[in-house]
Amino acid sequence: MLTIAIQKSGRLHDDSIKILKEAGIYIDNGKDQLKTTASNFPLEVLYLRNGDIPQYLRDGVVDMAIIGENLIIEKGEDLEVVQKLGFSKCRVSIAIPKEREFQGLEELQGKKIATSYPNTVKNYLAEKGITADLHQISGSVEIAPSIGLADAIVDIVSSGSTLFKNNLKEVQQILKSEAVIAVSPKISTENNQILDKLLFRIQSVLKARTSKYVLLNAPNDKLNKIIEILPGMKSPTVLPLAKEGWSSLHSVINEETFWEVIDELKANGAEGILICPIEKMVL
Ligand SMILES: Nc1ncnc2c1ncn2[C@@H]1O[C@H](COP(=O)(O)OP(=O)(O)OP(=O)(O)O)[C@@H](O)[C@H]1O
Ligand SMILES: O=P(O)(O)OC[C@H]1O[C@H](OP(=O)(O)OP(=O)(O)O)[C@H](O)[C@@H]1O
Ligand SMILES: [Mg+2]
Repeated sequence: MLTIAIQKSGRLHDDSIKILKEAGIYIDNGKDQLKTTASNFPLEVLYLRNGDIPQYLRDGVVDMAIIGENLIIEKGEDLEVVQKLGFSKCRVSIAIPKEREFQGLEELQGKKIATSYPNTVKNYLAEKGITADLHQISGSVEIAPSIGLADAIVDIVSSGSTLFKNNLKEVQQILKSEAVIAVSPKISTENNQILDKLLFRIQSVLKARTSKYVLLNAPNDKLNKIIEILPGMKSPTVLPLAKEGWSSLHSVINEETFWEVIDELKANGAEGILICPIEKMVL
């Protein structure tokens, strides 16, 4: 049986359960239990602190984990990341009090920096030839400058509202992060095969999340142009309509180019365009 670590509670918890569920794997949500087994897949789930997961992976206590990429950079550079998951996107940045001017990183030389991610900060500053006085705290980092604990902070930023509320401004991004799947170096051959099955399902879910199914009607004399715009998985399906001289086209489009494609389709004679979600996409 494959063992996975999921965050017990916090930013990653709900979306981690959701992606497993969409991959057809049913598990308890870990509110009362720290350990559970999937009812329909050979998977054991341990609910753990995000910060403890790199060590559990290294020791082989768990075979794989859903974890923030930033934590792999902080504590698990030796661990293998096999899949990005597209949620819990954030960045790790340097911030200073809003009213202070900032010319460049040299200003941090010898200064006090509060952070939960000391290795990340140390490595980043060393690369830039700067030495600072790091003060490690495990939470509420943004409060440090206002209570005289530090001159600057390094922490996670997403919307920026925590910085704003604490009178801080982001001056330098160090890295970008999202949820990822990391794998233990000690995973067995048998469990690696189960992992491959799980990854295949998760990739189908991720692909479907960024794709839409499109149906539209078009006059036959415009079909060639519309087929050029709508490439599809292989090529679009074309079916005749009951109305003479018209066809229905079915295809798949990517969310990133979605609105441009729709505008182009309309400009080239497409009518009655329907867009539907796709549940899974197996390529
Ligand atoms: N505001 C945010 N927006 C998006 N992603 C975030 C945000 N804050 C944290 N994350 C991501 O989610 C991960 C977990 O963050 P969270 O604050 O829930 O737990 P934690 O305090 O790092 O860990 P622990 O589970 O050990 O208490 C982080 O490592 C980061 O990758
Ligand atoms: O830019 P924002 O959208 O404001 O998000 C950033 C905040 O989110 C995280 O904290 P979280 O809410 O997870 O609380 P925590 O300190 O308990 O982990 C992070 O540590 C920042 O404080
Ligand atoms: Mg947090």
